[in-house]
Amino acid sequence: MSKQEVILCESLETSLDRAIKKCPHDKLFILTDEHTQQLCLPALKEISYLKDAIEICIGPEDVHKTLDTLASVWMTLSEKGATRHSLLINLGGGMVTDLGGFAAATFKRGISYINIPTTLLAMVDASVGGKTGINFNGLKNEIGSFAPADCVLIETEFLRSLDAHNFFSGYAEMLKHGLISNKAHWAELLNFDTSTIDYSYLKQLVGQSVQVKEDIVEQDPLEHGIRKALNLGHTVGHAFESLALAENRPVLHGYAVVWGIVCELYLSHLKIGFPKNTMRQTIQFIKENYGAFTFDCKQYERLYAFMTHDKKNTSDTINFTLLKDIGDICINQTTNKDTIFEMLDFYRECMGI
Ligand SMILES: O=C(O)C(=O)C[C@@H](O)[C@H](O)[C@H](O)COP(=O)(O)O
Repeated sequence: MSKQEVILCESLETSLDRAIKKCPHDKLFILTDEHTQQLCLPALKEISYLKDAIEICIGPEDVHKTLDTLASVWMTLSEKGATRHSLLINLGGGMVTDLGGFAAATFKRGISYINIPTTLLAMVDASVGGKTGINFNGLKNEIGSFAPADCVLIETEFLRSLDAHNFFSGYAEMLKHGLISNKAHWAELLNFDTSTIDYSYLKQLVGQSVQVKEDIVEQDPLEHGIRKALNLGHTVGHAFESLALAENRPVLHGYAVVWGIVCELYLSHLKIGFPKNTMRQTIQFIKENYGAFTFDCKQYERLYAFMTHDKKNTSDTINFTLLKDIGDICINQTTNKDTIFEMLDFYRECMGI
C-alpha cells in the first residue's frame, strides 16, 4: 500500500493545485454532503479548474453511511461517464471521506481520490490512513477496504464554522491520540481552552495529532498489529454508537469514542494497572465536556453482542486495545463477559447514570 501524502495547508488553493497536477485525470468529480455543498463547496468552485467539476451530493451524517448512498454515488459516476482515469474529491466530514473513499476504491476497481476533510474528526482521523467503508447490518464500518487517498489536504480554516458538538467529536480522537502517544501531548489536550479557541494553536495541535496517526499507520497500514492502538475506545464506542443508531437516537462518533475510552481505561486499570489518577483526570475531562450516553443493565447483553462484531476480534474472542500507561499500548487484550459487564457498571456509576 503506498504511503499517502497528508498536507497541513497554508493555502488550500495552492495545495490543491499541486495535488491535482499529481493526479492526471480525464473527468473530475466532487462529492459533498448537503452541509458541505452549501458551506464549503462555493469556495472551491471559485477555483477555475474546479468550475466544471461534476458534483455529487449525498445526505449528511452517519445515518446516510449506507449501501443505498454508496450505490447512488456509483450510479452518478457511472451515468456521468467516469472512467478508470477520473478523479474524485471528497469534501466533507468522516462520513463523506469514508464513503467517498470506498466508492473510489471500488468503482471500476479503483480510481484516484483526494480527501479534503472539513470537520475536526475527519482532519485528525477519518480522512487519514486509508480506512474506507460504510455501515451495514446495524454495524459500524462493517463493509470497507484499506485504500489510501492519493492526497489529504487539511485546511483548518474550515474549523472556524464548526459547531461545538462536531468540535468535541473530533477532539475525542485527538484525546485518543494523546493517550496512545505521550503524557506531554495528553496534558496539552486536557489543558487546551475549548471555550475560546485559539485557532492557530489548534492548527498546531491538529498537526501533532495527525502525526501520531501517520506514524502508526506507516508502521502497520493494514492493522495486523500496532495500528490497533488507533482503535482504543472503539470496541465499546462502536457498540454504544450501534445501540444509539438502532434506538433512533444517533450520537456523534467522537462522543461514542470518549465514552468507550471511559470503559476501556477502567479495563486498562483493572487488568494491566493503568494509573488510577490518570484515569480519573481523563474521565473528569470527558464528563465535563461530553456528558454521558445513557443505558441500563437490561441493555448489557445487546452491547456485548455488538462488541462481538468488532474487527479486532479473533474467533469468538473480543480483543481490546488497552493501556498500561499513557503511550504504553497493549493490543489483543481479552477478558470475560462478567468483567465486561462490571466495566459497564463502572461506566454507569462514574458517569452518574
Ligand atoms: O485508523 C484506524 O485504524 C482507526 O481505528 C481509527 C478510528 O478512530 C476510526 O474510527 C476507524 O474508522 C475505526 O475503524 P474500525 O476498523 O474499528 O471500523
